[in-house]
Amino acid sequence: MENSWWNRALKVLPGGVDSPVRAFGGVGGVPLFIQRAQGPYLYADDGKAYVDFIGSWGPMILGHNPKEVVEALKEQLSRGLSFGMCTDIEVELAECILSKIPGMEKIRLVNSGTEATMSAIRVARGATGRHKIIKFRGCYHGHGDSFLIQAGSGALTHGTPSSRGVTPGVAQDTLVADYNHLEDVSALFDANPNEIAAVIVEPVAGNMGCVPPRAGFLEGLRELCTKNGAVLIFDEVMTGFRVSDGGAAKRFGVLPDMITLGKIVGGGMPLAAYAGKESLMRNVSPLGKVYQAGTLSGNPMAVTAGLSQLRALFQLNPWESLEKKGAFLESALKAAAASAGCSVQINRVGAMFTVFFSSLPVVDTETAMSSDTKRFAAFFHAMLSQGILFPPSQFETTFFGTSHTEEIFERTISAARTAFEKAI
Ligand SMILES: Cc1ncc(COP(=O)(O)O)c(C=O)c1O
Ligand SMILES: N[C@H](C=O)CCC(=O)O
Repeated sequence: MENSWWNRALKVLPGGVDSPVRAFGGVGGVPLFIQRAQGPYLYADDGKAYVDFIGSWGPMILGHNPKEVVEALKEQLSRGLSFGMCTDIEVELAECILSKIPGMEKIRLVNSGTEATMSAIRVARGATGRHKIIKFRGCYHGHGDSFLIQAGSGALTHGTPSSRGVTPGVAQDTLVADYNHLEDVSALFDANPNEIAAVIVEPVAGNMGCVPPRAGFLEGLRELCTKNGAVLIFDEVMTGFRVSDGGAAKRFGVLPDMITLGKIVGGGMPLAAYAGKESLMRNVSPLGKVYQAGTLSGNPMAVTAGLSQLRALFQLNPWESLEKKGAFLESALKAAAASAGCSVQINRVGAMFTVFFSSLPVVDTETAMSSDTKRFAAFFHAMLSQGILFPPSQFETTFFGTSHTEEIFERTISAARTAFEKAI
């Protein structure tokens, strides 16, 4: 044990990890160390195969190592890893994404969702000449300073929703509203006339667990932003190409001014993007005065992974079938919990869902936080011991994709029957 990978990791990486949510802090125990992955399975160094309901936190909608992506990457590998110059494939990826996301006219490729959201608010600030932004409690937009105020994801799991190291000067420009509470947003606009550059929102919240927008919430944000001259940014890093072929904007029929993308658009490689209307994106350097750059931006390997995954995805057109599979899984899990006498709420939008160990409907951060994290941990470990890996925190979203077959769902449901009994 002394020389286990986990012990070695603890000596050299803060908390043993390179991203907090991997540390199993919300559920206890030792994290898995993964050696390889294929389709819906992760193969760990304990010699076991786990059905993966994390999917690298969202990107792996076609399962691990889809042949289209692997073949394309092999081909690109033989040509070179990074050129730091323009490529035809980055143009193809930009065209491909813009043709699918309603209302977006120009796009810039970056390396992470964090970069995408930081850049999007810089553009909004540059374009409006205003400083303040509104974000929602429990939403996560990466680890840019402006967003680590009442943030979700690992920040919520590890009890540090507002990070140390963010200066009061930065923090004062981030105003916080409750998700699904339009009246909060309206009050913030009233209290800060002509000062708010942007409202940034996860159109389906996924970083306090999965919380869908209430009917009228996104529409209301659209109206308030238009009325007050603020830029509406949908952070679709999680929802982009997951909840529909045009993301949440298309699924809910509400057009933001800008969107951010990540995860699926990178096919498992570090790639993300921000996009917007021409009138906003013309502010981005070298056209305009908002500076944003990146040594590896548009990296050919990452672009190849993203483009080949997106092309395979559009060819397959799986969204209707993912919706049906999701509805089946949701109702089977609800039935399993009920027959075990285990009180849960299951929130789901398409192929993203969360089982909340709560007796109250979960509609915002307060209700998400009312979940019993001890019961969640018992459920998580009971599933893990049966070879099923759910995200190791109550406040993360569970993902599935096209490689999760009916047989895998049956196995998952049967494991959940036992797991719910251990989580009463
Ligand atoms: C909605 C959302 N926005 C932004 C991010 C940040 O992306 P990244 O982790 O690639 O920096 C994430 C996930 O981490 C996310 O879920
Ligand atoms: N919830 C996060 C992003 O969606 C999980 C990924 C991470 O921060 O490691």
